[in-house]
Amino acid sequence: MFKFLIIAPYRGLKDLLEDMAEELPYEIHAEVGDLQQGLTIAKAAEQQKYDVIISRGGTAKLIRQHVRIPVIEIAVNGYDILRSLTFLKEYPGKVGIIGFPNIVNGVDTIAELLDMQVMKFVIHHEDQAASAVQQAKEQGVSLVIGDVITVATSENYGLKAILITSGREAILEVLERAKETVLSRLEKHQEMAFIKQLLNTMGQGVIGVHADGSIQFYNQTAAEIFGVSAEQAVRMKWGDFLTQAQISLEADRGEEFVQVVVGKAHYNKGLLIYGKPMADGGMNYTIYRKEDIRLLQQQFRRAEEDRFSPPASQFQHFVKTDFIKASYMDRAEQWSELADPIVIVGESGTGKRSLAEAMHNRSGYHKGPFVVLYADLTPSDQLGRLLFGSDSGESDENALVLRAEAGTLYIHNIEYVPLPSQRRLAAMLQASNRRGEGAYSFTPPFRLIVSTSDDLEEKVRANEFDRQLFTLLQPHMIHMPPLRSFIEDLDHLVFWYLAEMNRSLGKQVLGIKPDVMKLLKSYHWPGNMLELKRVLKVLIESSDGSFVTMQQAEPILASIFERPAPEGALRQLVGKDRTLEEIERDIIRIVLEQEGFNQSTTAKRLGINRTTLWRKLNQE
Ligand SMILES: Nc1ncnc2c1ncn2[C@@H]1O[C@H](COP(=O)(O)OP(=O)(O)OP(=O)(O)O)[C@@H](O)[C@H]1O
Repeated sequence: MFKFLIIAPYRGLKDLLEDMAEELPYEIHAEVGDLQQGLTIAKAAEQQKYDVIISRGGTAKLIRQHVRIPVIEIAVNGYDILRSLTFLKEYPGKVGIIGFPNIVNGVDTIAELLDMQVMKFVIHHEDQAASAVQQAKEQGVSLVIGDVITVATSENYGLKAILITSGREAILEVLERAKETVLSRLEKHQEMAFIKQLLNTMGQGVIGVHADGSIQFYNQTAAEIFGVSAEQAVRMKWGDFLTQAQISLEADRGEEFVQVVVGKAHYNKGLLIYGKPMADGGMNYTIYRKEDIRLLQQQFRRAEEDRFSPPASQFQHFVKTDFIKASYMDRAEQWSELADPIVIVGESGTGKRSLAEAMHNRSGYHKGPFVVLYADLTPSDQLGRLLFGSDSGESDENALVLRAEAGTLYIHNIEYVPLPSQRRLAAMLQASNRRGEGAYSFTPPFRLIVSTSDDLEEKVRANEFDRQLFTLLQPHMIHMPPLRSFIEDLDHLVFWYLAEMNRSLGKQVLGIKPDVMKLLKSYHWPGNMLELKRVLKVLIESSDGSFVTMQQAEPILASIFERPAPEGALRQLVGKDRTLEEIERDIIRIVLEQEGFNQSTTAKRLGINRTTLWRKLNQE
């Protein structure tokens, strides 16, 4: 049976409750106590396992602030006001009601029904009671009705006052609410007990720290690891717990971080604590043992990879002119869902990687990772190990063919992969081909998409590319044409890029003047779409008006199109407000464009290695 304590701010309420208690299915105990007095009673009752405390007005509010048991407030309702006003109907003087909005606002209707005049004085805080009483007095009110606090204040100021008492209806209503509160708390407790059970079955230690810094959850595994029982740990301050369990944490990485336990007692256990901030300001710590750590590291690395190279491209992001659709886009869309390997052939910057990403996102492998290997940027003696792992014969989780499992492995410029690795790749693909029955049961562990700017057939003939791998790739070959071969589509492409860049760069460029367009069309675009994108970006960024004019475009295009630069070009490049990084980026871009977007020769000319160049390009 539920056990309720009622702290009545006035005597009559206690009497009424005791009257009613016998018919009610609860264990009810009532005491009289207003404000501080009520609080003292409530505090003493904390030890007596009451489910709920019920009180009224300011006393209820005060108790709620200081006691852990839930406090339910008796609301003054329409019946209570009706009773009080009916009682005052024949009163000859001016009547005023003073109180919180919930009491005062319902008065109008009832007063109108009773054909009575009642002046209203709303207060929002108890401190306002005194000035409200004074105001009422000044306006000729000779009798006040209100709550305990207003009645007491009115009497202090020499005004007659009548308390709006709570009737049976208000009591029944508050008891109902108290019952619901207990039931919902019970439900929450059961839920919590279930979660605790669940946590106790976990192999990792789990410690939940509340926003106030005290431990709220603590599972069995944590107890085993640290030798501190749940009874001791729960409610302990996190800092105190760390001291007691001899843990010192380091490597705090801010928002989401890994912390390593280096405490003496645990030094050899190889423990690792992973902390994750919770939305409510608390922290959730997971404690991993040595054997779990490898798994965790793998997860972190995966997450990191995904963060750095999310396959963002989707088919709907591409501009599709009739030419683009017919020459490769339709086919690429169709082949997306196949498991077969794909080879994308095209010059630098035509969009090979973006297309591979879009195909991955449209494929059955889209939930898996999109692992990228830039074969041309990786030293060739390391490529085999990177792809298949160390030669020790043991399975190496760092091998890209394993990391790409259930996802896509994209190898950029496959012709840079040495022949033995090409053979191994071909053998792997063939093995998955044979695994099933019949020609249509090709189920490789990952989807392979490769790109090349070379003529692979030619390379096979010259014994520079593995024939087997070529045979596997050849049926699904996509040729991405160079931009100069469909230059008549430039207006269309520019239109879409302008729209996209206006949005991302916060510009309002409506178009490019015809003479500038003509110049753009006369260029041979060795860096293809990527180069077009970069050039447009520079033009749009430097534009202040609605159109890109020749006057503004000339110096920019001159440097790109290898025309003699006008005098101010260097000054513009160095610019007054430009940072060294920005200047460096532009120089790299210019040299890259001059070198036909060939990264090797660009790196050589700039005196940096290809990896550094690649990094700098990707910082853009
Ligand atoms: N039809 C198209 N519509 C819009 N953008 C396109 C289209 N084709 C290509 N692009 C864009 O051009 C850029 C090409 O870059 P991407 O890195 O994909 O080319 P790539 O061929 O892999 O280059 P590289 O071989 O030099 O690494 C991407 O930003 C891509 O979104």
